Amino acid sequence: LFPSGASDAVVAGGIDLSAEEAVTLRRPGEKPEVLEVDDPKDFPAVVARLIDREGQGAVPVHRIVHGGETERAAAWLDEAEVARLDALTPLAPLHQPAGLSVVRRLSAERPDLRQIGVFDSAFHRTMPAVARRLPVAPEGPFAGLRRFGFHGLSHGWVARRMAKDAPERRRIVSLHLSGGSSACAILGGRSVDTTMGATPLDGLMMGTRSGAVDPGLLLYALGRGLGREDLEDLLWHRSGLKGLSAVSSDLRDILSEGGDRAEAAVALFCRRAAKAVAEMSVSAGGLDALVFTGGAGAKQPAIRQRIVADLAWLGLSLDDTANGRDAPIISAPGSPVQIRTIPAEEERMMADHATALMDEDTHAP
Ligand SMILES: Nc1ncnc2c1ncn2[C@@H]1O[C@H](COP(=O)(O)OP(=O)(O)O)[C@@H](O)[C@H]1O
Ligand SMILES: CC(=O)OP(=O)(O)O
Ligand SMILES: [Mg+2]
Repeated sequence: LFPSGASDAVVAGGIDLSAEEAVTLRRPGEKPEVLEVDDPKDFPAVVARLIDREGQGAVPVHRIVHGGETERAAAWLDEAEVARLDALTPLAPLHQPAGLSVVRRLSAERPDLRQIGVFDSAFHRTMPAVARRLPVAPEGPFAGLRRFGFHGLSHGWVARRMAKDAPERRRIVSLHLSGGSSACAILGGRSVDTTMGATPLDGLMMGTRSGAVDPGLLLYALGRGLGREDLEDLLWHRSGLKGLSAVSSDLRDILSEGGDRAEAAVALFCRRAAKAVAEMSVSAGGLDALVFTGGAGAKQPAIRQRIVADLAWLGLSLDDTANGRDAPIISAPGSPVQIRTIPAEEERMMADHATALMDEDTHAP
């Protein structure tokens, strides 16, 4: 939330909209305030009242996962922009409708409210053509499609922090491990490759998403009569850690449950993450630093330990004590590749991009 139009706009707080039974307001350094919503129908009204309460000209800023072809990091969400973003729904069915539905319902509740969307794909606009391209003929059913990449607010924060704290480390792999997971190759502060592609289903194994699968499997499933909706449900909601472990999509639950299936799920999750670090190092032209971010990346020493163990051949090694307490620098002193944890600050990046857009607006002729 921001007082609009001022260059000294500050984040007053963030509203967590992940569950419609409650609205949670977070302010930096304060205990979250939770407002119960009795009926999901009332949800936009509760959010709108909260925005009104925060003062004149507060602007809601939304993370919109797929920004499509725009070069912008943020945009005002007028009707035309919402329609443009809505057309990207087939490429991000888990995220795009959820994000846009809140925008629309808030608009219906407060028609004069101006809202901003910040794009999770935008950080990857610097990817070179070779990283954008799909290995399919550009004519035919995939015409106009390319790789985009997501989690850009998180990887962008890593790039920014590293530029400040370790500017000599130019070739970085950022590993965002959370509900969704991706790795990003950062060179000189810019994204040059990432594991998510045209959709946030590509790349690493995730909480409920498969990540990249053998494309022959999809043909196999179609051949056995599986419908599009069932296939979509299977790959987005019932695969990954959840599908493999049959326990949960959450690494904490899986690690505490234990057992063969849980172990198999964690082993594959970590192996695929380690392989992605090697893959992204190719695109960065080497590796000066590996950064762990996202809920699991920043807070799960055991997961980091397994991933780094797979990269020992590259010389990577951890300081176990530093790793055990999620320290900012967790590599052993002799490790040629510095290894770090950086907690994700997606809301802060959203605030910065939104502020830049509001400033532009203020200074427009
Ligand atoms: N404080 C924590 N300690 C250990 N693991 C955590 C913590 N917070 C989140 N995780 C792990 O991170 C994953 C969820 O990622 P997170 O970034 O919190 O969520 P989201 O994907 O919704 O942004 C889960 O596997 C969970 O086990
Ligand atoms: C882009 C994406 O996958 O986001 P999340 O991790 O929040 O699902
Ligand atoms: Mg997240």
